[in-house]
Amino acid sequence: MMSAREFNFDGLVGPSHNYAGLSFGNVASFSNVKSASNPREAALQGLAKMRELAARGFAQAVMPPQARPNFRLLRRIGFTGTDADVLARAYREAPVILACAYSASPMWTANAATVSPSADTFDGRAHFTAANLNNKLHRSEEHLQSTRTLRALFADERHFAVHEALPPTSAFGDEGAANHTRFSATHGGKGVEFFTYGRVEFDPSAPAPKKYPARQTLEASQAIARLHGLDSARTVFASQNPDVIDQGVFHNDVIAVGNGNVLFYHEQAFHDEGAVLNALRNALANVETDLSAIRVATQVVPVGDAVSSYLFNSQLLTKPDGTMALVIPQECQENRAVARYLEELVASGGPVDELIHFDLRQSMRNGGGPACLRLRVALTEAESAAMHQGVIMSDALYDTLVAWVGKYYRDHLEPKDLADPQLALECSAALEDLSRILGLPGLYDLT
Ligand SMILES: NCCC[C@H](NC(=O)CCC(=O)O)C(=O)O
Repeated sequence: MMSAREFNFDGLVGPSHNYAGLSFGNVASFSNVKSASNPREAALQGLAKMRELAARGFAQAVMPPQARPNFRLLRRIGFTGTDADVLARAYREAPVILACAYSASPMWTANAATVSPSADTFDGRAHFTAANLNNKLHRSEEHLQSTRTLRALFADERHFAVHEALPPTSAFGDEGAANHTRFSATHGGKGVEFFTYGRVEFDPSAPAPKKYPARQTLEASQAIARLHGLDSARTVFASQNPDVIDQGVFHNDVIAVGNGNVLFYHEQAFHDEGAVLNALRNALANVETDLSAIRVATQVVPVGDAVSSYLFNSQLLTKPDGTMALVIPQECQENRAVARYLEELVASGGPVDELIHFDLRQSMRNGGGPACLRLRVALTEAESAAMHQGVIMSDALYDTLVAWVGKYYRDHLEPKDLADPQLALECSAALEDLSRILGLPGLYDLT
């Protein structure tokens, strides 16, 4: 077994971060619609998390933002003329679509792709499939740049395979790693891959939410397991509980997180809790590992509190001594039930013995917590040496990126600002400079 480390690739928040209420079913996105955002603060909050986790010895990297506004989208739907003409007319006639074209949503890199480490795949390479995110217009073209970015970072085909997104239709609705968790005794050993879905396209009798959309289908999860060449004895598919999707759990990572042999979850997370635990235990037996389930009861933390605090949208990180830290948003400490629960959790003598909290308010107001902001990529030593090195977080890169943010980012953005042609110029200048900083000259197609 090769030794491996888990890298967390955090999304660097782009300069057009704003609150446009684009995600029906995501409570925070809906309740903060049209409030003013602070892109500079958002980027700095994300960078502070990256630096702190890197300083604590966790493998940390940065995933660059995407070019905004998405002129390709705007032109394809009939806005013509100069860039300034396109923006002015889109603002007048279709301000919500303009906001879609400007969304900084690629910051939530848990939705960029599904990743299977090389220990799990048929050909011994690490496999990535960009998520089509086709449930929401503003996210539906992210996969084009995500594929391009992943191919730039993981270019060596001896080690990596980057698949294009699944066909962009609702039957294959795919939200990436937000509905995927990997369990294993160590990051380098064979693991169990756990896929959760909200509905089944071709089985109308399967559970499905009534009020809010289910973004992930079973068909999509199965396609990814096939593409990555996973062993069916070590792959588990599970239905989310549709009732909690209807309470704002738009991704499974809002109500469960896994790491190592630990599943930290709310009792209402799954349609059939007992069956899920059994399936995971059986699959883990194939890699001689026992599941350690940390179950949170509704009586202790109601679903509404889990959604508003983002308790489960935490990062569960294995420390060098084998114990785990839980990386939480500060909202968890502001919620009485959650704060009390967390105190007991770390005192319980279980696997989680430390809390690390961050102020991620800017992202949280759009429904993105610590776990949404990162894509986990477990890499062997040879693989981490083969990936692009310019994105690995260090004090020097942190300082450079803080200065870069200071140079290009605004500290106030509201809906009317999206009509300002100057904002588009600022965004493209920022990204051009960023691709130089990260040593990725061809990263963007800025023509
Ligand atoms: N994993 C967290 C994803 C959050 C994301 N929010 C958004 O896109 C909100 C954008 C807005 O409303 O401006 C989503 O719902 O997919």
